[in-house]
Amino acid sequence: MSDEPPSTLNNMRTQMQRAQEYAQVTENVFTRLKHPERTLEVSLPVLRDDGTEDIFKGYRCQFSGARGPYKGGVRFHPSVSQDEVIALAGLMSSKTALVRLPYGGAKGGVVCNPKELSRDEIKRMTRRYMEGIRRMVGPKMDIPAPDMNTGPREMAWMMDTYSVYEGHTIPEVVTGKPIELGGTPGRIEATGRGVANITEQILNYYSRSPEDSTIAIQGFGNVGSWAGRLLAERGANVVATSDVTGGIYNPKGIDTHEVGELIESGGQIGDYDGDIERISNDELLRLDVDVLIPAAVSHVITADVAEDVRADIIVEAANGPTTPEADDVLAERDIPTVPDILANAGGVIVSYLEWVQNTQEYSWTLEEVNADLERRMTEAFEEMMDAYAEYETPDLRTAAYTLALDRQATAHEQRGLFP
Ligand SMILES: NC(=O)C1=CN([C@@H]2O[C@H](COP(=O)(O)OP(=O)(O)OC[C@H]3O[C@@H](n4cnc5c(N)ncnc54)[C@H](OP(=O)(O)O)[C@@H]3O)[C@@H](O)[C@H]2O)C=CC1
Ligand SMILES: O=C(O)CCC(=O)C(=O)O
Repeated sequence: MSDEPPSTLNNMRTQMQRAQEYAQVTENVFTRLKHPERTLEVSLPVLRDDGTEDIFKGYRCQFSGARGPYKGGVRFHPSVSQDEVIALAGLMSSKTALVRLPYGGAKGGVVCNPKELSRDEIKRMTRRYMEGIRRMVGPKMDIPAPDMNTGPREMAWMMDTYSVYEGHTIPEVVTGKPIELGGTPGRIEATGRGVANITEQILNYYSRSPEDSTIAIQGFGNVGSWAGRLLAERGANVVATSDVTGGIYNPKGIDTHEVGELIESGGQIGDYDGDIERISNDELLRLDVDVLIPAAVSHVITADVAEDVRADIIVEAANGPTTPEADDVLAERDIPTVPDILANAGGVIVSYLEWVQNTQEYSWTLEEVNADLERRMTEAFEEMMDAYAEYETPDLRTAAYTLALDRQATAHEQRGLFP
């Protein structure tokens, strides 16, 4: 079996389409919900350290604002495209609806390879990007946040650029900032913490526990590394992980804290010299483990890969890692897949908590933030499982999208956006 050429946008629309009949959303409403409201493309002239100038292409898509201000991360990656940014903005709209945040959905990105840019070049590019999109964003309008290859450093530069134009400091225009600039404790590890919460809940649902489980994680960046460390703290045995240079495997377990420190100090998985066997990313996806956690790029689990998956459960930490064709195979093979719009929602939940703290000019403790995150993830998981049982959807993704579509359609109707 082979898939269509990968289009994150087609995949996202197919996923929505599959939920339409359960959500009982009319054709007119559905047509509106699957199209973005607007997408901006910007050209970013960036001075290189050698005195030459390069033009980078950036995007910001605001997919849906019916449920509140647009919200979503910004990624710096060579694979960024308009199609991908629109799809990821659509995913954000469903994600915020599913976990009941008062937001719509957006996403941004710049086509670049940050590994080939110096810190100063990344800084100039980030500031140019915020200049390019600043008429579109704002603390009550659209609030960017981190995604692949962006973090507190880039958010600080974006916040500063926006504030310079406005004439005063506006922390709440972005989330995921450094703590000193109004960031919240807990945002860095929030997405991974949410993944750990959901992994534990789905294991419990099947009468299993982290202590009895082996885990393979594709990608050991922000999300993968924190998911790995926090799952290890919950007793799980993380046996494999990877980055773009390939993977490492030890059936007895790998030291997630040691590998995390290596990555945070600028190293790569390829540099790790612990007691491990080297494997490819493809082999990692096919390992015989209890839980497989894709935490890197989109559409890595194709129908072909799905045929070979030996994990009992998949938890999607990445956005869009599984194609619709692969979903069919996994459903047929009875391998439950917790969808991205729930599994990785911890990041946007804590972004929301950061934004709330900024707008109230009041800060919370790490314990308060983590407790709120765990509560929201747990409630959303339970709602998804209830919908799965009630609607008898073919898989968990369709149950999650059914709830998300219902809530978005209700917001459109209550606002009178449809005649
Ligand atoms: N950051 C957040 O808060 C959120 C992120 N997500 C999603 O989680 C995923 C990871 O994001 P994040 O952790 O922030 O990103 P990072 O850039 O911090 O990490 C990405 C990881 O994936 C690896 N990777 C990149 N390309 C490949 C590839 N082709 N094959 C295998 N591994 C690869 C990277 O390796 P290398 O470093 O070698 O390039 C790195 O280990 C994305 O899908 C993102 O959209 C979802 C919700 C929130
Ligand atoms: O923290 C946020 O606002 C958004 C994070 C994000 O981009 C995502 O959940 O995919």
